[in-house]
Amino acid sequence: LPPGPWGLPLLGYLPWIDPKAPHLTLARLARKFGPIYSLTLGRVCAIVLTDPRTIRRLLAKDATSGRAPLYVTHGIMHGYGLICAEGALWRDQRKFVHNWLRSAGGTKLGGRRKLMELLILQHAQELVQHIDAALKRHAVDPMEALRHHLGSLVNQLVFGRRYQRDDPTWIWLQELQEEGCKLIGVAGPLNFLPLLRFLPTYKRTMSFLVEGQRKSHQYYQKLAKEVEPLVPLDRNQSLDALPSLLEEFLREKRLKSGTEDGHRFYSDRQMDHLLADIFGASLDTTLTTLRWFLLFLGVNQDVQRELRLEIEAVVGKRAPSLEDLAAMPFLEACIAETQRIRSVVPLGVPHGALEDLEVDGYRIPKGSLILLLQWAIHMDEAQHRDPERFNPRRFLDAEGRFCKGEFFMPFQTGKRMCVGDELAKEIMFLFTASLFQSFRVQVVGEPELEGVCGITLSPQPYQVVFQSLA
Ligand code: HEM
Repeated sequence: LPPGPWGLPLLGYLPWIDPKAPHLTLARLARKFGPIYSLTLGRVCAIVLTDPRTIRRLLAKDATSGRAPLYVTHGIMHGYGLICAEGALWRDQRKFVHNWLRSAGGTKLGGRRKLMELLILQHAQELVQHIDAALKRHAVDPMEALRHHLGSLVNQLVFGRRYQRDDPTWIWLQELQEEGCKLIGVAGPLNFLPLLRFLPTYKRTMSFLVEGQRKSHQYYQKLAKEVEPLVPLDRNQSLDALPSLLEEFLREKRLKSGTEDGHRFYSDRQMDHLLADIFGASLDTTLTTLRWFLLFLGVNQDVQRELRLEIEAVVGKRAPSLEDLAAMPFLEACIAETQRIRSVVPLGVPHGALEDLEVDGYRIPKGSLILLLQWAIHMDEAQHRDPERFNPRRFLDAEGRFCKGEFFMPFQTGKRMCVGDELAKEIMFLFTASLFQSFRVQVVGEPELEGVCGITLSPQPYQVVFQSLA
């Protein structure tokens, strides 16, 4: 096994992992034991990797395409959906989601990209209008506005629905999502010591998650019943300009009904988990990235000025377009620097070894948890000088072109790499360009720049003042 720290019987190294900042504990161990080390968490053998070259080699293998044996995620997802699925179900559903994203314009190639651009822009412009009408010139936490408008976009994409700001169902879905993200931490002890579920705190956590899941699945079934009779069977037609994931799933289910694949991969249960996975994976990550973006740009006024100059020169007063991206390396660099300095998934999304493996002369036993420690990669001083300094210029080459280098992997790599990376880039580009084209963002006071670690690393609440540039 790779070298690593000793642990206690039954608990392993768990007692020494900082529950509020597990990424910092694990990064400290990487500095001591090197770019590949092992430790036991409960009964699970965890292999932690921080060298992108080794990670790329390892994640290219089929045998690392499993998911980690985590009690909370497995106990809730039961291997359904996409994020926790494995084997034939994972392969089918990954292809299905990829095809849906292509037909909805959420990939680089594909004829509907322009329609997706329009949809994202519509939501970004609504956010701008809302800030302009209700929030500007006051000190406000941008969280609620960002969550509502990004959430509306994600609702449209996943369910084909829009909700008013004060719709009780929408408020409930947001609360569920936010609380769930806080509770499902990768390094939480319950993941490794399932017996903890009998203690009151963990019992409450599990019943909140299980109950929330039951009610939200009930709600998805109700939506599906309404939509199902309307779904056209022709794959070239859709209920709206772009097909929602719900519509696409129901169409596929009908087209495959009576077949072995239909039975195995297009059940009601699979639909519920898949909808929840894509809703959560899209909203929490992009929302958190945008919150960090506003915070760091608000703190670094010199960077914000430079960004404004680029937006004025390339976009001017018209609406931004995805075609502008190639001419806006500074904005691309600001987004990348935000993703580097505060990895939204600092521990990465862990993989599981499906068989015994060997890497760099070390053994990785079947069933191990493989942790790709994004935090250590993105904050590696040898690769990113002065890593705590927000400096987008590190992503520009001598000619001012955007270049990201290999020590940057916010979407991970390999066979399970984020399937929504291109959609995420489209969203982040159009939302940030629209916001900073319209407002100067000033942070109030001296905000805390350390994050709070749940399933994602989010900023602590902060306030900004939006000043109109019109
Ligand atoms: C800033 C935004 C985002 C970030 C930083 C991000 C990051 C990640 C990471 C690190 C993984 C783990 C990959 C692995 O296991 O090797 C992942 C997986 C995934 N992401 Fe994203 N993601 C983002 C946005 C999105 C969006 C918009 C979608 C919508 C489709 C999405 C859907 C997924 C799915 C379904 C998976 C699981 C893929 C699989 O297990 O095969 N993500 N993402």
